[in-house]
Amino acid sequence: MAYEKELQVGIEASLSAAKLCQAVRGNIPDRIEKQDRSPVTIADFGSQAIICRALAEAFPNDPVVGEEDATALRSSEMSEQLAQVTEYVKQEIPNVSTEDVTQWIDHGNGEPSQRFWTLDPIDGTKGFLRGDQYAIALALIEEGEVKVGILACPALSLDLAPPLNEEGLLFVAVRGEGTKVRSLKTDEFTAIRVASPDDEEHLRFVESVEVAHGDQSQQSAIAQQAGIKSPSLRMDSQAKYGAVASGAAALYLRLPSPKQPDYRENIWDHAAGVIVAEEAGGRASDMYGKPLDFSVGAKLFQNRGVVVSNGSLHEAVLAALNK
Ligand SMILES: Nc1ncnc2c1ncn2[C@@H]1O[C@H](COP(=O)(O)O)[C@@H](O)[C@H]1OP(=O)(O)O
Ligand SMILES: [Mg+2]
Ligand SMILES: [Mg+2]
Ligand SMILES: [Mg+2]
Repeated sequence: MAYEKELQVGIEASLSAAKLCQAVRGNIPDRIEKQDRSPVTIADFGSQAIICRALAEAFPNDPVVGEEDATALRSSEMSEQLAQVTEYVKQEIPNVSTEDVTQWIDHGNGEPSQRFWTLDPIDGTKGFLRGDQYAIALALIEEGEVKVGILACPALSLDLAPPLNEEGLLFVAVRGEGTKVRSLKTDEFTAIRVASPDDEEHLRFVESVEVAHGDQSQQSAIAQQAGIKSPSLRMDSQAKYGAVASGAAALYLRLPSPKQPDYRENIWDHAAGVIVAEEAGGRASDMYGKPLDFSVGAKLFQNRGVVVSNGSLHEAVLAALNK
């Protein structure tokens, strides 16, 4: 199997980060506001610290392009939060100092290069704070192509055969080798496939819970034109990619919000999810049918909107979008 060491290190670190996130969520943490006014929590920081530490140790030459950074956390106004992050990280890694934690977090300030990792330590922070879905999303990118995706969804369970019906799922994909899933609690993997074209029961679509993250009225209209009759399943985070990859839904739509026409998607919000869906037999593109281009920096500057399907539905969706 390819990328064995990457998988072993990435999976172990993601499981440890998932444990930290669930421990923090035991008593819903404060919402900290970032400069762009989006929320972050002590769990986002702790998760990034744990995963960056593991990657720095195992792959010292690989840059990590992560969402968070420790600048604000180092300031005196946030010393209490930094102490809390450090306490939670200590439950996973003994004997760490606040300085270790901030240094590990800042290891995620790398730049995209020929080979690099991209990390969203909590994807769907708003879902995390609401008690809904969130994910820990890690991907390895080489020559602009996603090669490995590791997607932990600690609160997800799907109305499908075991292990998908258990709460807490880990999706793993390697380019050319398929997608598999396991429960966070057991270490046995099962291969998964997208919904087949004749699966009427799962002919439905997923979209964000957050109205501001897309264009829900257009998303509904397009899904209907593509032959989907049931209402959407609303879900936070890249868990939506897991829903398509395992056949719980046939389509994920994320169309540009009319209120934020210039929004560009971050690579860490999609890389792991895209390979999980593609390797399960699905297809991912932007709203014009262009493949998502992970070779142009930390954002998907060459793409607008995201369409992820079981493959068979894709052309009908693109046709509806480009009418
Ligand atoms: N204004 C926005 N438009 C689109 N996506 C956003 C916006 N703000 C944050 N996000 C990102 O959307 C993703 C989750 O949203 P959704 O549940 O809608 O799919 C997250 O990656 C979130 O980042 P974050 O990792 O900070 O939570
Ligand atoms: Mg965020
Ligand atoms: Mg995100
Ligand atoms: Mg995030």
